Amino acid sequence: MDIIIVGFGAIGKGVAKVLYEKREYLKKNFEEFRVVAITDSSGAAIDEDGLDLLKAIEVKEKTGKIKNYPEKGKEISSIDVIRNVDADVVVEVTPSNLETGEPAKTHILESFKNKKHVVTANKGPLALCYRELIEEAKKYNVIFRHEASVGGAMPIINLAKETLAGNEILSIRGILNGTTNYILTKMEKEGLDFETALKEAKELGIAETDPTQDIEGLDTAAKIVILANSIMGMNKTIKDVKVKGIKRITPEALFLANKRGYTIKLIGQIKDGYLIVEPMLVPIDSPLNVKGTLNVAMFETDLAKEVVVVGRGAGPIETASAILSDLIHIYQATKR
Ligand SMILES: NC(=O)c1ccc[n+]([C@@H]2O[C@H](COP(=O)([O-])OP(=O)(O)OC[C@H]3O[C@@H](n4cnc5c(N)ncnc54)[C@H](O)[C@@H]3O)[C@@H](O)[C@H]2O)c1
Ligand SMILES: N[C@@H](CCO)C(=O)O
Ligand code: NA
Repeated sequence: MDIIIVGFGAIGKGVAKVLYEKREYLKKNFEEFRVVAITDSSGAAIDEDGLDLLKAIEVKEKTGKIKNYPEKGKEISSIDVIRNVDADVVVEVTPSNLETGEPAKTHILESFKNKKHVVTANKGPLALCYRELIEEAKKYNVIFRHEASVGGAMPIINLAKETLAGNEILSIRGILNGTTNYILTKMEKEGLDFETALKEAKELGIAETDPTQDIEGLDTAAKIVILANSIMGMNKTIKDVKVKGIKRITPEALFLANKRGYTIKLIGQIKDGYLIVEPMLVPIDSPLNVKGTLNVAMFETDLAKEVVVVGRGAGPIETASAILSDLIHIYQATKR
């Protein structure tokens, strides 16, 4: 199966690493998964027989520009690559823009028009025009998957659509941002100051390209919109979410909360049609009290009752795990 990776930052490189490490497993169980093009803001590397993924990662890490890939690198837009390079699937992992959804929205729609399936981790277009994307994928008869867009490696979207199929999901509440959970955990457990903890999160490759999206709760807001629309049958946008971030939370506030048997977490919640993101007091012994970059989601359903899922919500390899599962699903749905 031939893949184009659009966006070659933390996640794009994570996808390349995972496809390289799993190349024998994939060939044995499915077929060769080849990356025939990689793009970033500088241009692209293109090889219809499959790029050398370790070389692509090395070029990006050394020079910051994928167009410097020897012989196969060139200055060309992602749109032209999507239009002109023959491939089965586009993996869209450019920065999430929560105002316009671009450039990802155009990349995704152009992929559909060119009969390419899409796997994305990008929350922008999903939070702004979910219904339009679903309709367009149906119109061009292509598959559109986005498990990585909420909770990273934590199974949530496909779990609800597949394993909880037939259930009515009455409410969801959880921690859906790894960066803020990492910061709150470091402040609580090590008394680390906010800025140092944020710097560490950036170094781990878990923060957004614009980390204010994490800190101000907008990333979590985008994710509960995606959940509301994709697995609860709603039709919301990010403007429907009441959002507060964690800027006012200090190590002292966490210490005081602990003294009373609580911690403080940035909670996203969908209940009775209302979407809200704000720091909340959580009992120390609650299933919601997960640490570090972990995410957690508590479903209330009509048949399965309460269901709780926990997993790494961010990180290049962890997120690439969710992207790989969507790629395998596309292979099984189209190539078998
Ligand atoms: N980092 C995580 O743990 C994580 C987890 C889940 C989802 N995501 C989402 O995955 C996406 C990528 O995240 P990241 O951490 O890799 O970001 P990043 O900032 O590390 O990388 C973004 C990449 O996109 C490229 N890019 C920007 N504009 C482009 C364009 N027009 N055409 C092609 N490439 C372009 C940049 O050059 C860069 O290579 C974001 O939408 C993010 O919200 C990230
Ligand atoms: N910046 C996001 C990445 C995963 O969407 C987080 O910290 O959860
Ligand atoms: Na997920």
